[in-house]
Amino acid sequence: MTHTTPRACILDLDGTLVDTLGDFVAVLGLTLADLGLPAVGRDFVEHTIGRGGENLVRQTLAHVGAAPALFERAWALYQQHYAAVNGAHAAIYPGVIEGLDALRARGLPLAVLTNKPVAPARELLQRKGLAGYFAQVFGGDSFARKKPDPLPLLKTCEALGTPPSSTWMIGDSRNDAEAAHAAGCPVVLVTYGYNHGEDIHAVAARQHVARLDAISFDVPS
Ligand SMILES: O=C(O)COP(=O)(O)O
Ligand SMILES: [Mg+2]
Repeated sequence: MTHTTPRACILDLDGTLVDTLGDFVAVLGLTLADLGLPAVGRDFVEHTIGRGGENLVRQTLAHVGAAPALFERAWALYQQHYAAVNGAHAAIYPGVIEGLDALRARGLPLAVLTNKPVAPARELLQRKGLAGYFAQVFGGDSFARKKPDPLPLLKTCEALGTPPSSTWMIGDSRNDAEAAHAAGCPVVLVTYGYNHGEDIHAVAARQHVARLDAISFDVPS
């Protein structure tokens, strides 16, 4: 039996490291109020995040019956509010610090790869005291395409200097899993994040874990 062990790890941010749902709800609330539009519920936001802020704003406008032509204005307001709110209603998930410490203790280079734009992603990691764990941080605007396209994973592997087959992707959604499968990265999924309102156990992965510090290493492949 062969065993796989990671040589590096790529971690998703929203829903994996930090529970940012409260930030998204607050920022959308402020943006919609500025536009004189009705607020959206927490469940809608939870089911819609994970495919980048632009997608969230477009889906939100559609959900409240606003004209798609409002997008440019809404997106500008959203980014402005996001920069101010970033992290205020967000918390690191239980087990994340312990999990990152365990990955670091194994000497693994770590990267964050999120669909959030890279500037607020870096800022959030700073504000939550997580920035020091990561050799690389990439966002939804770092490359030509976002997850679930494999391109950002392949580029992140390149930056880490490890082949995809030994670079584990740790995420919370089928978005992360699809990108990783297509890139050839082993996938670990956390079960506490946001998966577009669907059961994460239905998404194929090497491991499903309830905490980041529950990942097993040197497992049979
Ligand atoms: O949709 C977003 O903005 C972020 O999502 P991700 O960090 O889970 O990739
Ligand atoms: Mg996520």
